[in-house]
Amino acid sequence: MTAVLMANIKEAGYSKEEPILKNIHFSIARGELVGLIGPNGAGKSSTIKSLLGIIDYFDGKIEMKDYAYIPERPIFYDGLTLWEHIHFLYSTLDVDEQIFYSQVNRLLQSFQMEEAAYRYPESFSKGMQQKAMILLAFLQRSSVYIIDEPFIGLDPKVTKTLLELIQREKDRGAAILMSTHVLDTAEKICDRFLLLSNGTLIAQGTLADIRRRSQLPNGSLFV
Ligand SMILES: Nc1ncnc2c1ncn2[C@@H]1O[C@H](COP(=O)(O)OP(=O)(O)OP(=O)(O)O)[C@@H](O)[C@H]1O
Repeated sequence: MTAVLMANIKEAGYSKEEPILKNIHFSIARGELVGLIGPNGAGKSSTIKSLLGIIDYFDGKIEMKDYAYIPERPIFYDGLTLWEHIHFLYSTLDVDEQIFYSQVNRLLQSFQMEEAAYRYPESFSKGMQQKAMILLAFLQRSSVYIIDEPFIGLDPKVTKTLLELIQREKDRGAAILMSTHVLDTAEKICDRFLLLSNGTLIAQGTLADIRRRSQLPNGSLFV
């Protein structure tokens, strides 16, 4: 199996004096979808920030070629419409124009965003902003996707489209790390899980393995 994301986090956090994360070591292979789970405050977002190189203090090593990131809270450029975001993204990618824009049109259609694309994302509803972030990320056809809690706030149709997109990218060979609390959905699609607790990796495997092995009180993770 070829690992396309390798994470060796010795320590990381918001100050060197008080690291939040310790000893988080994992890798993700081509075509693998891995769920990052754990109770509130366990360190999922901090782990993602470490992968992205945007955490204040970091000691360790992260290896990945190119990645697309879908944040939990959408971020856009001020003063650019969604179409302008799309054109800008195209200008940064080395891809065939026709294939790129036919993909854009398909995604805008499945997300029912054709009209909205002429507007500024800051005027969108929360769900529409999430859809726009998902669309911009999946157009990138990256080798790694890092997705922070994608399911909260999406309607069932959009969730279905997102799951199809994830499956498509997985089939293409992308490695995907997805943090989530929505375990019933995640269980259906993830190949395996990483369980964080108190800033460290305490178990890996299927949800059933993790349930058996982890010492976490049932209610904190599995309801
Ligand atoms: N900007 C920050 N500055 C200082 N401490 C932080 C900061 N962000 C998070 N923390 C702390 O780091 C620890 C891990 O938080 P993190 O946000 O990574 O957890 P999480 O697993 O993503 O939680 P949740 O499920 O609630 O989103 C918590 O103790 C939190 O208080």
